[in-house]
Amino acid sequence: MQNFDSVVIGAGQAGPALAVRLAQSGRKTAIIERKLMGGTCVNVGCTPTKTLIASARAAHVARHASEFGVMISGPIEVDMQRVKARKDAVVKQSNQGLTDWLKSTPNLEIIEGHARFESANTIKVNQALLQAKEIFINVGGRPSVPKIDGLADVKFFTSSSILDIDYLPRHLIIIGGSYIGLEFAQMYRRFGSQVTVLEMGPRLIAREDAAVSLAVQEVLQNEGIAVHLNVADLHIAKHANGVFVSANVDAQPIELTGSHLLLAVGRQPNTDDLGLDLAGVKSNDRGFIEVDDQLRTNVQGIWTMGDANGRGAFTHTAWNDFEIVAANLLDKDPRLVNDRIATYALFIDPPLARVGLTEREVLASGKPALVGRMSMARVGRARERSETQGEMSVIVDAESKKILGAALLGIEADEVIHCIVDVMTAGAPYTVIQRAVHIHPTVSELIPTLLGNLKPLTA
Ligand SMILES: Cc1cc2nc3c(=O)[nH]c(=O)nc-3n(C[C@H](O)[C@H](O)[C@H](O)COP(=O)(O)OP(=O)(O)OC[C@H]3O[C@@H](n4cnc5c(N)ncnc54)[C@H](O)[C@@H]3O)c2cc1C
Ligand SMILES: NC(=O)c1ccc[n+]([C@@H]2O[C@H](COP(=O)([O-])OP(=O)(O)OC[C@H]3O[C@@H](n4cnc5c(N)ncnc54)[C@H](O)[C@@H]3O)[C@@H](O)[C@H]2O)c1
Repeated sequence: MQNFDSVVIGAGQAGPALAVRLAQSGRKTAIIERKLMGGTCVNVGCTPTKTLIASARAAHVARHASEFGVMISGPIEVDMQRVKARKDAVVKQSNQGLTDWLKSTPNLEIIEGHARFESANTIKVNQALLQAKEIFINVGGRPSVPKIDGLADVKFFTSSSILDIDYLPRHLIIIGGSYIGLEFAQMYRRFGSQVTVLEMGPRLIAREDAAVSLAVQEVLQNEGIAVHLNVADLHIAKHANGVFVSANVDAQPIELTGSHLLLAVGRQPNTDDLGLDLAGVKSNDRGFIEVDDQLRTNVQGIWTMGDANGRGAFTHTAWNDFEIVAANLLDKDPRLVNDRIATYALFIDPPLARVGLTEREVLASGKPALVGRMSMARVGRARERSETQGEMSVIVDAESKKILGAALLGIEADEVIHCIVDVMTAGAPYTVIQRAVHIHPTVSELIPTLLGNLKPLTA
């Protein structure tokens, strides 16, 4: 039996930073990782996808260069081996940087292997038993693979395995029209694949307002991506050219043949093989571990951070979880997960950036609210760049003047949103942004103008 003060299970986005803080506080600490340092984000999530998206954008810009007076003679070709090599190099740099940081931290032991609870304070890894007063779960999640008729008979990719390929699928069929499906759809279309998205819901990215879903769908269709909604009765089978898919779309039968299939239908937490029952840790029916506002589980001395607690599904929420646990435990600085304002981006081009409530949620709340809308065609920066697709909208509480939410679909939206996030976090009224001087010519300079033209929000 090895004794530690603190053990972190999983080296995802929250675990490593917390392990370092715990070790620095004088606690004898161990971090256990069964696969790759940095977890999903670094190895099979944000970093590789955003690196590939950058290559795909380079191809897109090159194809449209003549619109800017830049003439490229000959066809634009994408060398998928070089695309993958570039992605691998960026991933390796992040993974290595993290590994070096952890290895160089005094008082911190890195243990490679699968961790499983034996009791509330005992963990088994590679036949060794570890005991600790404090245990922090940061096990993240993995792609869901639901039962779909015929799926077991064909080869298919998940968001992880598709990152290993160094060739171009002729026709990529993607099941699932949400964050993962849409980022890969545009990326592969720009690399040169034919792409078809099959979504069972009545619209893409169904958490968003209908107008936002529609605008995103138009962006993708404008690039030649085929989108089928209301897909039911999916059946998949092997085909000489790859994969055969049949389904009903709005009760009409469709049949497709693709060269490759990508499953992008959600993620599930890595909690089924953790021995939670032996520790007495409660999880819900989807496997997410239940936590309180400080991310403590029902068992004293056990916390859960990141995707596995179901309170966020992004790298920035996992990182914020680390900050919350560290602040409460190490800094005597009370911080609560409920104080977090939901914000995220969909990294298609142009990106969709979101913060706070949707219009649907505000209308359902019954609060009197105001909304400002602006087409990206009005934004000088967008016109100068010939990228005018999209619309920005911000919703404000009519009484308190506080911003309730925003949906920005347009170039630079993933950066611009932060001026709204910061004012919301400060609890300040929208008039603070309205009076700020923003730099010309940027997208952000139009946010005060957008807020200067608010109208009542109606259904
Ligand atoms: C394709 C894709 C793109 C994404 N893009 C973005 C993006 O652009 N922006 C964004 O904010 N988020 C993005 N995400 C989501 C983001 O990657 C996750 O929200 C984030 O990685 C969650 O971090 P985490 O700390 O909860 O766990 P993870 O990063 O999932 O890490 C958990 C770690 O725990 C290890 N582990 C699990 N079980 C055990 C065990 N029993 N013993 C030992 N180790 C174990 C795993 O091997 C893993 O290394 C993306 C996800 C995917 C799949
Ligand atoms: N930009 C980002 O921050 C980013 C990027 C990628 C992933 N992520 C994270 O990864 C998580 C998972 O993303 P995701 O897109 O896989 O999942 P998701 O849960 O957001 O969406 C899954 C989609 O698949 C559809 N679907 C499910 N079963 C289907 C079926 N049988 N046929 C057709 N459609 C089906 C659902 O209706 C839904 O639209 C996200 O919640 C997000 O947190 C974030």
